[in-house]
Amino acid sequence: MKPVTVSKIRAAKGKEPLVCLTAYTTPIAQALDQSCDLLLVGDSLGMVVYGLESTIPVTLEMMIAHGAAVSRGAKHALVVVDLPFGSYQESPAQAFRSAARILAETGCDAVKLEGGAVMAETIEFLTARGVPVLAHIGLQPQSVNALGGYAARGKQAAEAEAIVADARAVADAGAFAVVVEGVVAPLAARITSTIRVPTIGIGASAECDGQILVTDDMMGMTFGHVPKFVRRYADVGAAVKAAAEAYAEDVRARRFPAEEHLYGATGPKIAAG
Ligand SMILES: Nc1nc(=O)c2c([nH]1)NC[C@@H]1CN(c3ccc(C(=O)N[C@@H](CCC(=O)O)C(=O)O)cc3)CN21
Ligand SMILES: CC(C)C(=O)C(=O)O
Ligand SMILES: [Mg+2]
Repeated sequence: MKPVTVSKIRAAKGKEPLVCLTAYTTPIAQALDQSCDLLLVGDSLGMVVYGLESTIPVTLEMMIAHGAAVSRGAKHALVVVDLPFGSYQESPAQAFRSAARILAETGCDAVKLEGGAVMAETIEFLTARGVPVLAHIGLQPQSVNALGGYAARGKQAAEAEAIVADARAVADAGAFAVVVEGVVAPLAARITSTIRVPTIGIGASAECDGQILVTDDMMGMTFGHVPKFVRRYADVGAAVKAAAEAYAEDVRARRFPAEEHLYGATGPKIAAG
């Protein structure tokens, strides 16, 4: 399969639904690559991989390390890396410096940033200078301190209007697609029919042009509260626990290692005792 490009994602609007998942490591990228159009190195890695309380403490260095790992594993899917909190909100120039480091040091295809109308100027600045941008509107996890939680957005009419205006602003600014998070179905439908670039939903109904989930959620590798919008396609967490238990029993019973795991005695003799 030919590699996915930003123009292919853009052109998918109104055709095939876009299949997107997060990836943080090379082996997971290799496993997901052929099934997906887009792999997102999400700043959710702070919570999913590092056990942080939110995505706020995630650094540019963390995103670059994981972005490079995913780029090495992806031969087909478009690789997009999240700009972390504090690396782009100050000014378009700051955003460009951070995005340029991400593109140069990871080999990824594009960056994602959170924000609607307030980020339009920044999105225009980046896209005009060769940085493809995936926008992210609706529920914005990097604003959890301002919002006080991860509740769905746009249930009130005024907030819904503001989110539609955000969608217009980021699309007009040149975003090649827009992640729409945590909005009610009628609003997702309205946004999707309003803008000419694809919407990629998470907790935003099947009205979007594509879907994304945190891979660890959908494969059952996150513990504790799992958001309502997640469907579990595997129970990897249970498989890992069972493997650890079986290994522990074998080691304690001296059943592992067995004969087939031993190196032959062809090397220099090591005296016993
Ligand atoms: N594992 C994981 N999955 C995600 O989808 C995800 C992350 N982490 N971290 C970054 C953001 C944060 N997101 C989140 C986090 C929590 C909820 C959540 O618990 N929602 C509740 C409703 C909350 C409320 O109404 O106040 C739910 O039960 O769905 C939703 C999205 C989405 N992203
Ligand atoms: C949930 C997706 C869209 C994201 O931004 C992330 O994984 O960080
Ligand atoms: Mg994110």
